[in-house]
Amino acid sequence: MGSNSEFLNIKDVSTAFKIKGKYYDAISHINLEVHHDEILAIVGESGCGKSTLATTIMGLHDPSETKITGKVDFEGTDLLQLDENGYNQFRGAKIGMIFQDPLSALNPLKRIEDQISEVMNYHTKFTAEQKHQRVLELLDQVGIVNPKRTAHQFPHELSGGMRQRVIIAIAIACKPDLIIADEPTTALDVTIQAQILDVLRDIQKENHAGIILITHDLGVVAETADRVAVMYAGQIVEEGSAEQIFDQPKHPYTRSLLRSMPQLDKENDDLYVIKGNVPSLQKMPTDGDRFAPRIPWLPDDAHEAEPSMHEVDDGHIVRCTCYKSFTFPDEQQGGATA
Ligand SMILES: Nc1ncnc2c1ncn2[C@@H]1O[C@H](COP(=O)(O)OP(=O)(O)OP(=O)(O)O)[C@@H](O)[C@H]1O
Repeated sequence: MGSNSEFLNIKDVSTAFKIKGKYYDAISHINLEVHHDEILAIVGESGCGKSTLATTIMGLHDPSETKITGKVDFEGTDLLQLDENGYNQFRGAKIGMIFQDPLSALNPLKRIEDQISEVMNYHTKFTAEQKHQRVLELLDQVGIVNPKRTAHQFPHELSGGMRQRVIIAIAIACKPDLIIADEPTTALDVTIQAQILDVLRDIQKENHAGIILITHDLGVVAETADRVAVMYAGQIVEEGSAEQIFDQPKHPYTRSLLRSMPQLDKENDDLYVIKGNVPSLQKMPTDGDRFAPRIPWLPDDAHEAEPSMHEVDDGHIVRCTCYKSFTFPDEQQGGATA
C-alpha cells in the first residue's frame, strides 16, 4: 500500500431512480478518485446527490428501482458488478460507513460490546477474548474515556456524541481502507462536532484509510478535508485541494457556497443567499449549465452549451468556462468581493 496511492476510482458513474415508471438521474457521470491517507469531502446543498453517490459505492440500492452505470474500481474489483453476497465481503470489512443519525444506526436492545463484536463475527476469526480486547481498544481509539463501562451500556444510556463514537468504532473495527462518513456531525452540537472530526482525522492517520466525508457544511470541510469535490444537481462542478477550493474557488456555485458561509471573524448580518433551489430529479435540466438558472445575471453565452471539465491548476478542475466571466452583482458595481 503506497502512501497517497489511489485505491478507489469512480468512473463515469450515473445513478437513476425510477419515478412513476421513468428513470431520472440523481447523479450523472461522476468521476472521482480517493487515495489512502486523505479525507475527500463531498460538499453541496441538500438534494445535490451526495448521499446517492455514497449509497451507490456501498451497493445499497434496490436494483429494481435504480439504474446504475459506470465503474467503481475498489482495489481492482468493480463494486458495481458484485451481488449482495459479494458486497457483504466488502461492507464492514474493507469499507466502513458512518451515517448521520447514530441512534437509528444502533440496535437499542443490544449492549455496545455486542454491536461492535458483531462486525468481527462476520469478518474475522477472532476468539471471544480477542474480540473483547479489540472492543476496548476501539472504544479507546475513538476517545471514550471508560471503555469497559461503555462496552456494557445500551445506546440510550449514551449521549449523541458518544453514540457517534461507537458508530465510528464499528466502522473501523476491521480496519477498512475506505470509510464513508455521510453527515457524521450534522446531528451533534458544535463542540461535539469538532471532537468527532478530530477522531476521524486521527483514525485516518493511524489506519492510513481514505475517507469520503459527505457534508453540506463548508465549516466542517475547512476543518477536516484534504481534497474537496463540490456537487451541484448530480454533477461534480469543481474539484481540488482544500487550499485550491477555499483560496482560489472558480465555479460560481463554489463561490456562492463560500459566500453564504458564516465567518467567525465577521459580522454576518448580510450573508449571501443562493437564490432558487436545487432542481428536483424530474425537473433536472439534461443539457447546458445546471447552475445557470441560479445566476440569471450571467449572460447565456457565458456558459458552454455542453459544459465540460477544465483543469485550471494542478489537480484543480472546474466545470464550464463560465467561471471566467462570473462576478456577483455587487462586484460588477465595484462592491464587495466574494
Ligand atoms: N430512492 C429515491 N427515489 C427517488 N428519488 C430519490 C431517491 N433517493 C434520493 N432521491 C432524489 O435524488 C436527489 C439526490 O438526493 P441525495 O439524498 O443523494 O442528495 P444529498 O445531496 O445527499 O442531500 P441530503 O443532504 O438532503 O441527503 C434528490 O432530488 C432526492 O430527492
